[in-house]
Formats: sequence, C-alpha cells, structure tokens
Amino acid sequence: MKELDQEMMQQLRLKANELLLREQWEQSIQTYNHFISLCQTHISDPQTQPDPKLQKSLCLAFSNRAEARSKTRDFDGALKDCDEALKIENTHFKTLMCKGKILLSLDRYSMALNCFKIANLDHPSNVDSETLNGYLERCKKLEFLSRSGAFDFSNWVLNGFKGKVPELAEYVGCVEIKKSDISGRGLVAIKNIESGSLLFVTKAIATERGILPESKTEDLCENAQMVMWKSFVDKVVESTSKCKRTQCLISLLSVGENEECLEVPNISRFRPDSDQDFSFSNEKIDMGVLLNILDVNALVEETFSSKFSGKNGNYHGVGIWVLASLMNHSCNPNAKRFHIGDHVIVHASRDIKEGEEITLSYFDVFTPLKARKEMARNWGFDCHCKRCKFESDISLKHEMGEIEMGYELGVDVGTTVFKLEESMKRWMIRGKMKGYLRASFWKVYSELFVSEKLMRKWGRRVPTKEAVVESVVEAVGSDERVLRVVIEGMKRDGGGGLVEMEKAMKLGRGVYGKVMKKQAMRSILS
Ligand SMILES: C[S@@+](CC[C@H](N)C(=O)[O-])C[C@H]1O[C@@H](n2cnc3c(N)ncnc32)[C@H](O)[C@@H]1O
Repeated sequence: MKELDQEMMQQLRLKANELLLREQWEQSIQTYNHFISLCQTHISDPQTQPDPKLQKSLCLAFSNRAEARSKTRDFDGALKDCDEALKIENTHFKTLMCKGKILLSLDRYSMALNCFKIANLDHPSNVDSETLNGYLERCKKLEFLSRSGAFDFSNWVLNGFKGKVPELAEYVGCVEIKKSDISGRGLVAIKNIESGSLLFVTKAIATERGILPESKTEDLCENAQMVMWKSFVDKVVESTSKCKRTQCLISLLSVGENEECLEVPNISRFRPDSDQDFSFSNEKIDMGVLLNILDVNALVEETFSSKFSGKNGNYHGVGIWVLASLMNHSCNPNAKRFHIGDHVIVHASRDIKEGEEITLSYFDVFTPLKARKEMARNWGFDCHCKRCKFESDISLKHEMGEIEMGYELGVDVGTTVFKLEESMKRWMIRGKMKGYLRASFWKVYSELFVSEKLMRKWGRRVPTKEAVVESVVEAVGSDERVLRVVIEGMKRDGGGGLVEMEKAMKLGRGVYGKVMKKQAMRSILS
C-alpha cells in the first residue's frame, strides 16, 4: 500500500474511534463507512499482498460500526456488520459480545446465548468475567422462560408491586393463527386450555406512556393524548424503517377492511428465536396505510394494568403488540391481557376448548347490547360475535325492550333481575345464553347481591349468587367485578369455607392468570 494511503487510512481509523468514544454515533458510522470501503478496495486488489494487519483493522472497524449502529437502533445493519467481522475472525470477543447483546434485545435468546458461550471460551484476560457471566445467566433464564412459560410474579405482587419488575421473555403457548368465523384471522387454541393458563407474552414494537392532566380540563387531556399519539407514531415509523422483521410483522396487520383476503401467517413467526429471513422484504409501508394499521390495531393499556403496576389514575399508555393485534374482539371473550413494561401478557380467562377462537374484549362487555354496539361502532366495526347475534334476536321481544328501558331508567334492581329471570324461564333460555344476558345486566345483579337489604327482599325470588356467577364466568370469562362480589360475600359470611375459597381462587386465576401463585393470589384476594 502506498505510504500516503496508509497515512490517510490511519487518520480515518483514529477519527472514527474517537467519534465512537465520544458517542457521536452517526458521524462515527460515516467515518467507518469510508475506512471500511478503502480497506476492502485494498484487500481486493490482486496486485497487493495479503495483509493480516489490514484484515484485523477491518474486523475491528466492522465490530465498532456494529456497536455504533446498534446504538442508533439499526439492529439489522449492526448484525450484518457483526457477521462480517466474525467472517474475518470467528471468535472476535468484542463482536461476539456486541452480537449477543443485540440478539438479546431482539428476544433471540438461544442465539444470544450461543454468542456469549463462544465469547466465554476464549476471552481476553482483562475482561470483567462477572459481566459476561451475568449475560450468560440472563440468556439461560430468558431462554427457559420462553420455552416453558413458567413465569412467576408472586414475589413482586407480595411486595406490593414495588422493587424490581419481573424479567419477561417472549413466549408463545398453545395457540395458532387461523381464518376466523368472526372476521379475518384470529388466534385459535390447539388444545384444551384451563382458565388462567398463559397464552402468550409479547413485546411491543413501540409504546408511548405518560401522565395525562386532570380530567377537569378535557381539552388539555385530549391535547396531551394527541401529542402522545404523534410521538407513538414516530416511534413506530422509526422501528419499521430500521428493522425488516418489524416492517414485515406490521405489514401483516389489518387496516380494518377486506380482512377475508389477508394472509394467515404461521405462528412460528412469533416465536422468539424463529430464524426467518426477512431480508427479502424491501417494500416500505405507505404512511397512510401505516396510520390506518395503527388506528385499527394499537392498544391502550387498561386501567387494570396501570393499577396492577402501581401507576396512578391519570397514567395513559398506548402501544402496538403484533400478536395481540391478531386477536378479534368478542363480547364473550375467553382471554384477558395485562401489561408489564413493554410486554403484554395474555392468559385464558375461562376454560377454552381445542379449536375455539381465542378472543379479547376491546371494550367493557358487562353492558347491555345497545351500549356494546355503540362501543364497537366507535372501534369501526359491527360486532359479529355469538353473544351479539343471540342478543340481537332476543332484543326483538317486547318484554326485553321493557327490561332494557327499566334498566336505563334505573328501576329497582330487584325488579329488573326478577323480570329478566322470569322471562328467561319462559323463553327457555339455558346454559351460556343465560350467562350472556346476566352479564349484560351485571350492574343490577351485583347491586342486588351486595345489598343485604335487597337480598332479604328478593333473595327467595331470584337465583343464588353462586349460580349467577358461575353462568356469567362460563359465558364471558372471569372479571375483577365478579370476583369482588364473590369476595365481599365471603367476607360478610366470615371468610367462607374451603370450597368457597377454592372457587374464589379459580376465579382469581381467570382474572390475574396463573403467573400468580397461591400465596400471592390470596394476598390479592384479601
Ligand atoms: C385488531 S384487528 C383483529 C384481527 C383481524 N381480524 C385480522 O385479521 O387482522 C381488529 C379488526 O378486526 C375486526 N374485528 C375484530 N373483532 C370483531 C368482531 N367481534 N366483529 C367484527 N369484526 C371484528 C374489525 O375489522 C377490527 O377493526
């Protein structure tokens, strides 16, 4: 190599390293680009002798550019650089560490573990082995969690949600994606699933969170939500532009129209460590389409989740979790979600049969048909679930109209419950269908059951609380409000017996999931 070239390359290398140390990522990437391209020109020149020193510098340059790219969240580019560096020196310690960390943040636990294991085999003597061991242990733990789904939040719950938030890994349980009878695609159970069982855990592509102003100032509140939404959209755009996998996953989602024609993706795409090649996908998502996708699929963290994580009432969180977005709404849902950090955790809220579609409620389903229709319309669809179909037919009956009107006018709750129960007897409504209607009028049932005075008056003329609770849970799944009525009843009766406690625990598992073991569940129930 000519002396002048050598000098220039030396200058470039030093400058790029300095920029990297100063954390000026973009500038250091530019300078490494230049250096790498000069190195490659020299190496490929047939007239020059192979130069091991130059090869070593090139390996280090790829490794350093990978680090800078990973800091700008360009994980695809960073991983490519790591692979280039490892082609030159397959045990290059710095590169293996960088690649391991990137793979870990992309939830590819076993691939990350592999990198740290190789790095551990032959590491430089000045390496902090505690840090390296920390990574190895973390990968092993996350890999185990992602395989087994054996999450346990008990300690965190028992500590009053204080202290370190439990570490979460992505996990896909007994579910697959299929054409849905409700609309487009949906998740389906591949075996019988018990209430409380974990269905999946998935990490958001992007989230935005904040505290909204007091509700007194509604305009301010709306403005704050708009600002958060804009920042959320920016984050999604950034993630999709930098990561092919994210781009592919987002483009799978529905814009709310022609769902019957949409591709049915294989569930393996959502498994951590799935080694799919996304490099073929070059088509950028049009901004208008992306905005529609976000409108249809973004989820707001429920009050339950914020309460659960100890956040205050004005806390607002929005995000996009692709696998959760493939779940349809049903007014008789069988799954529940809650959020911890950037993860959404979805579990069965009642027993689910093999082949049954797994659904969430996008809005409160403990309300009568009319209100639910309105909420579905706000979401942009007419609900096609079984419960809505059944209740639409029943609502044509004159008596039903009277009951609904009584409910809206706030007629005595005992009268409403009594009339509804008598009508159901006459119409010979049984099983789940009873649960559907009782859930629609849950407000009056719960008021009745928690009032000793009303129960003295109506107790003999209406079904027992136990029968109503059982039918409601069977129909629309476990819910905090149902659990509360059960617990209040138990407290009034001096704590309830073993059987009652067991029933309450089962209901609790449906509400909170089996991620809470017995002791933590007892603490929540009390
Ligand atoms: C988050 S996506 C659910 C997955 C969607 N089916 C798909 O194939 O991607 C939400 C969209 O699904 C449809 N959808 C979900 N639940 C529905 C329901 N109960 N009745 C009718 N359409 C529903 C609506 O078009 C809604 O905008």
